[in-house]
Amino acid sequence: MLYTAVTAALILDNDRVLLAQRKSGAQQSLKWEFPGGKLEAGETPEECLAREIKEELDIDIQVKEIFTAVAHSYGDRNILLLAYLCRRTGGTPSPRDCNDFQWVSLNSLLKYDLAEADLPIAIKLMGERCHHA
Ligand SMILES: Nc1nc2c([nH]c(=O)n2[C@H]2C[C@H](O)[C@@H](COP(=O)(O)OP(=O)(O)OP(=O)(O)O)O2)c(=O)[nH]1
Ligand SMILES: [Mg+2]
Repeated sequence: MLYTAVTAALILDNDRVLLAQRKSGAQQSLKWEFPGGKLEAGETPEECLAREIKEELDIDIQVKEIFTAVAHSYGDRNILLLAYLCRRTGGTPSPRDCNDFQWVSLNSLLKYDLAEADLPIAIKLMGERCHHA
């Protein structure tokens, strides 16, 4: 089965990161994730992220570098999750196309019911933070 390319934004503000809660009824219903979405035809990951974050949370971001890539199988679906370090450049988040959002401190990340594919990303993010602290 092909792996679908999905982008995820790690929007950092000091020691906090912006998590979004997926809508009920959708895949991974009500799980928390790093917001983003599927790549569309002709779009770069950076363009995809800027579009998705505007659609889902109504904020503007600057996409910096790739942080990690995770290939994950949900059994019926395979995703290649591309996680980028990002910074909010404008706007105040509002849950436009997600159920909820929350700025979460890195040491509280694992208290959230994260989508399975996000666990390695969360763990790496927490590790890097310790390293630089
Ligand atoms: N954006 C995003 N998707 C994730 C994460 N973790 C994770 O398992 N996924 C899965 C959930 C979905 O099965 C898949 C695609 O994400 P999506 O539903 O956000 O795609 P999209 O925004 O383009 O929405 P749609 O047009 O398909 O409705 O990736 C994550 O951290 N961020
Ligand atoms: Mg999405």
